[in-house]
Amino acid sequence: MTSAPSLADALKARLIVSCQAPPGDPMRHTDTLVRMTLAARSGGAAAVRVNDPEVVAATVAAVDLPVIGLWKDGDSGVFITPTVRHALALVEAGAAVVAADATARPRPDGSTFADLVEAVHAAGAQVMADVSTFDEGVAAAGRGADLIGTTLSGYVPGSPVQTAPDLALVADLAAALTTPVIAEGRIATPEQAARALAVGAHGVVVGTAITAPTVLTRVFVEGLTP
Ligand SMILES: CC(=O)N[C@H](C=O)[C@@H](O)[C@H](O)[C@H](O)COP(=O)(O)O
Repeated sequence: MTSAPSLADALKARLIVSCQAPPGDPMRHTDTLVRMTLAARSGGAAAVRVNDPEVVAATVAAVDLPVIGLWKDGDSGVFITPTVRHALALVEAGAAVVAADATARPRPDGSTFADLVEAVHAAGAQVMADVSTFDEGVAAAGRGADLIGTTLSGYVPGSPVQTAPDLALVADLAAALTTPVIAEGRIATPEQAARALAVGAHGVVVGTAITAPTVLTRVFVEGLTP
């Protein structure tokens, strides 16, 4: 008898599409975001990454793919699933994986990342640690994270600000860890996604380049400005 593939197996060498829209964006509309996840599935994505428990629940109901849920609350400091309460709300909404900030910064409820991992595991889901540096990735793996994402490199002081994806961080973490490393952040072309796998990524998350028409339109408009 063959057992069902693990979540990590299902993500191996595959694309995860991040379907999110910032506050104020016309695409920030639950049904619209769910439609984007359905389009991602039609295009061959292995999983989707979505923000907010309401969108997680609607996506879980509509799309037969693993849902990586996060809850952005605020816009400074630790704001991606900042507390245990946020994490458990995502599990309650049906997320298979809870993505959470695993940087070294203090969390607003005084909890630790290890507390969040323990609570999410006890509730039956997995954790994707969003990190900005090598040391944070190693620490998150040591605290039991199931996936390590390079999501926050370039967005937290102490990590390199660049327009390209941080494939050096992907490579360094993949070489050091047995925990699967997911390349995420500023992957803008299929070639960059393939390169991420070539340097050791287990899977690749792409957001803006697929699901952000407002940003992509602006890039073209600015390209036409002399
Ligand atoms: C830094 C931060 O808040 N990143 C967020 C994390 O969920 C999203 O805004 C990004 O779109 C996502 O990481 C995918 O990255 P990109 O859109 O560059 O492909």
